[in-house]
Amino acid sequence: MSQSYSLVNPYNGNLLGEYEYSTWSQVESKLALLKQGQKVQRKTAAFERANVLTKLASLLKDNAEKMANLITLETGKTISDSRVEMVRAVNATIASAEEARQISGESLDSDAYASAGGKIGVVCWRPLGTIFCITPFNFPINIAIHKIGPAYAAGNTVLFKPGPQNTASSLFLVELCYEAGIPEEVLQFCMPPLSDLDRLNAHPDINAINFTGGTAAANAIAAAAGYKKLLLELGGNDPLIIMDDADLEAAAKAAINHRFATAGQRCTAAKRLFIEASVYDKFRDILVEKSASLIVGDPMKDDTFVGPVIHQAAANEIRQRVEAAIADGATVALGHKYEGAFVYPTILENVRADSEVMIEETFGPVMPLYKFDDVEDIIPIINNTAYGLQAGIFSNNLSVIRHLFEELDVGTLATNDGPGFRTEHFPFGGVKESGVGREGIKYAIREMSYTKTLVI
Ligand SMILES: NC(=O)c1ccc[n+]([C@@H]2O[C@H](COP(=O)([O-])OP(=O)(O)OC[C@H]3O[C@@H](n4cnc5c(N)ncnc54)[C@H](O)[C@@H]3O)[C@@H](O)[C@H]2O)c1
Ligand SMILES: O=CCS(=O)(=O)O
Repeated sequence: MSQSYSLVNPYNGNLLGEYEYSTWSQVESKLALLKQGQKVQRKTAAFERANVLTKLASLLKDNAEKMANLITLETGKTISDSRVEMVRAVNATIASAEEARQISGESLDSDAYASAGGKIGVVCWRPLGTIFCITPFNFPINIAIHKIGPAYAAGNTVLFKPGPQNTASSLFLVELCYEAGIPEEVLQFCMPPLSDLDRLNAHPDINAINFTGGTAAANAIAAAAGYKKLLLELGGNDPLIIMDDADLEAAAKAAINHRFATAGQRCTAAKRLFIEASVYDKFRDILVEKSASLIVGDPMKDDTFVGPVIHQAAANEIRQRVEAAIADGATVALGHKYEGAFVYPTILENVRADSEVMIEETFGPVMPLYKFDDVEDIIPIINNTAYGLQAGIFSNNLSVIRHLFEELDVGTLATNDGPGFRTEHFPFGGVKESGVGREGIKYAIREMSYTKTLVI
């Protein structure tokens, strides 16, 4: 007997649809089909996979507006943010098509060490098998492509499980993948209930788990997965640093785009701002003035900058985080206003370095400002968090940039840009509890492959 779930639009609470969870027998049948699909993939040439992915990119481009509307209905993300996501998803698919043609190893002469001379090692890359690809709610299509694209390019088969909130957009994506030429025995959608996920993560017919989401789910996956290869893209608590030589107008614009877009629901959002004391007041005034003019409202309207967060519970959690910071002595420069699932852009000052809003990930449009005199003083504060994803700095002082690049616990430091800088082919991922491994198409292909060496 299958269980059902219903989806509502976070903006207006309208029912979007009712769906059935996958039964366990359905999941096992999908896995058996995908195991057969590994033989299909072995007989598919790289150029054929590249051509299929090129076709998928074209289909995603042709259906971008329809898909962007689905994303906005499901997540409350503004239509302009959803359109940007679709441009990124097309680029990630094109990159997957191009990388599918470039998966090559190397040949090694064995005489580097006297005892093994006279042989040549031909190092090849081979697919791991069936990849369980699990995606979060906030970028349902681009993050799905960052998993399905490289997994398929590498010759794997894929069991795809989005967040329940993204059922409609994800089913449409799978439909487009089939239309592009990915066979059903190579890609399968599933939506098991939470109670079946431990059993699924442990399933012997899953060879690797490629997960993007929060720490709690990642811990459950790691506990169940055993020796499976894990690729984990998790949370972030990314800093944006404004030095005394910063272009303050550009820095304020980046801070707004990297914190308030997507209602702050990005792993790489600028979740903490560190501003050098001599420019603090001027930067704060520019930031508050620009932020106060942002339009908060219907995410389907082109001029809306901030829509609702994913649900009321998320809004409540964000409000509690702000109230805790205020209880610790923080003051409100803007916002601290809530309406249902809406959290208005909120800027906090006089935030203590050890308050939760500085140490934990706040997945909403909340921007704590921290004034500093010496850049050395903020390094331990920035690193005092379980996360280490990306960072941004506005400065042209190369020695400061190089010093922070070496000292900050992050996977990427973006200069004169926000921590949310990302382009689809760069390596993407963090350290500590921000995850394990790297996405970014070429890097993800390697994560979902293994080397096989022929010695002749
Ligand atoms: N690093 C990145 O690229 C990145 C990108 C987006 C979001 N995130 C992080 O994700 C979190 C927000 O997204 P979310 O609320 O969708 O995350 P979530 O962890 O609640 O859910 C993510 C996905 O995992 C599934 N899931 C939950 N428990 C599971 C289990 N035991 N086994 C298998 N799958 C399970 C969910 O159904 C969903 O599909 C934030 O922490 C954010 O920072 C990270
Ligand atoms: O939530 C993070 C995904 S991305 O926008 O950095 O790709």
